[in-house]
Amino acid sequence: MDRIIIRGGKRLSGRLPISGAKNAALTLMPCALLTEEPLTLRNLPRLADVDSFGHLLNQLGASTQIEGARPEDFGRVMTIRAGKLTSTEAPYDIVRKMRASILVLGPLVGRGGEAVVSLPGGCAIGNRPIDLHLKAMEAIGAEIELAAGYVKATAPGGRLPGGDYVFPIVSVGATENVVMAAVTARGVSRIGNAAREPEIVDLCNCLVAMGAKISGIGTETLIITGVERLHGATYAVMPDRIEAGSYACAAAITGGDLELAGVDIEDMRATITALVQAGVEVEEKGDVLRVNAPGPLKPLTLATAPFPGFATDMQAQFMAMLTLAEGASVLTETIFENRYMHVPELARMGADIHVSGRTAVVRGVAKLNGAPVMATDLRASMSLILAGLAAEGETQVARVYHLDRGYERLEEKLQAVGADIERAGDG
Ligand SMILES: CC(=O)N[C@H]1[C@@H](OP(=O)(O)OP(=O)(O)OC[C@H]2O[C@@H](n3ccc(=O)[nH]c3=O)[C@H](O)[C@@H]2O)O[C@H](CO)[C@@H](O)[C@@H]1O
Ligand SMILES: C=C(OP(=O)(O)O)C(=O)O
Repeated sequence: MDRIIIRGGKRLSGRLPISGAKNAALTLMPCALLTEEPLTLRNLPRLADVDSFGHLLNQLGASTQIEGARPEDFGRVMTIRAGKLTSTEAPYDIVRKMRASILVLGPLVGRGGEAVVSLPGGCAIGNRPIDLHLKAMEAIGAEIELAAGYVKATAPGGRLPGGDYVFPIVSVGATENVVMAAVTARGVSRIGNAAREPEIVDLCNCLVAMGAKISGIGTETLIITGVERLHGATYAVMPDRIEAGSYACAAAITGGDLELAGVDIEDMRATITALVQAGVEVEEKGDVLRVNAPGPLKPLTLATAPFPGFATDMQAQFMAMLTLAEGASVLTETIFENRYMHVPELARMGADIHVSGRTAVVRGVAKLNGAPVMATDLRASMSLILAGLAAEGETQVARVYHLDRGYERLEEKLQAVGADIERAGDG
């Protein structure tokens, strides 16, 4: 299995291109199931999760065609054709590798009136149940059966009536699923306490481009008036605000100066605010974010929250950065119950972190030391990369497949701005 090897201590500087967003790609790809016409997605990141989602769509009978991809390009153009579907089942061996597979549930029911999807089970960052996906689907008229580790959702008479649902807590995936199911319902659906993440806005904008009628986009109440059918479209995946935030932390932790190119700055407000509070200079220049860290980092008090709050997907990267701040930071993880898997690994590199329940106290240390480390999820792995970039000596990060799920050509992008980083096979 591959490892990433980093010899730390290099100050990063230069321009780094930001890819299309993983979490937007994973909800835009299933939209293709809603129409017989082709859906072309531009700026699709080259990621293991995108490949896995393509594989899942193929399994359902859709074709996926990559157009004009030169090896040196970041991102790709993919046309998905779901003219005829041959299956309505997302099997366990794909769902267990990629939780976002659950996002075929809504569009399959919306398109053909039936979906069978394996239950995803827990994962490294917590329990992650899908009860809210199912409750929301029921509220707009789906019948739900659970058997043998699978959920079967059906629309009586082949088409959902539509209906109203107010989420008890904010869920990104459940909002995405119910929106995708509701766009072709017979009637109107009102979704309250909907997630407002930029990826949901991207999803709604793509669906509107396909002929859907959605109002309240970007607010906590989405009103969806079902239409008979959707048509094809060409749509560009939004920039990855989490990838950009991760590289902003790379600039900060190495005392570097990076220009992150091709970002949507408004989507990154909470991250930018936190960086500035940490003493990092941030300059906003159109779709370029310059992140410059000339001096020592200041400690922070941060709690994760649904958008527009501070993203849980940025918590591990900020924690790595704050291990080198001058003073004690307090981080509180409010979204997932077990998202501190990076703490023991950061501690092995010399970090001083104490976790009590959902809160972590990070006392800044003078330096980190390189070490062999591994993590059990994507952002935890990125926090170890960041620590490795700043550490004295060599860090080897194992289980690179986590990083390949969410960071397009990580080592190439970091090498280009001065990092001493490479990928090696385990032998
Ligand atoms: C592919 C994708 O876009 N993944 C993102 C998505 O995950 P995902 O969509 O899985 O996350 P949710 O927003 O649904 O989860 C939020 C909270 O709700 C809980 N919950 C969720 C659904 C449900 O049916 N029941 C329930 O209790 C979860 O366990 C969690 O505690 O949003 C998360 C929160 O911003 C991000 O960390 C993930 O990167
Ligand atoms: C938790 C994440 O992704 P997923 O929901 O796909 O596991 C993430 O992107 O940090």
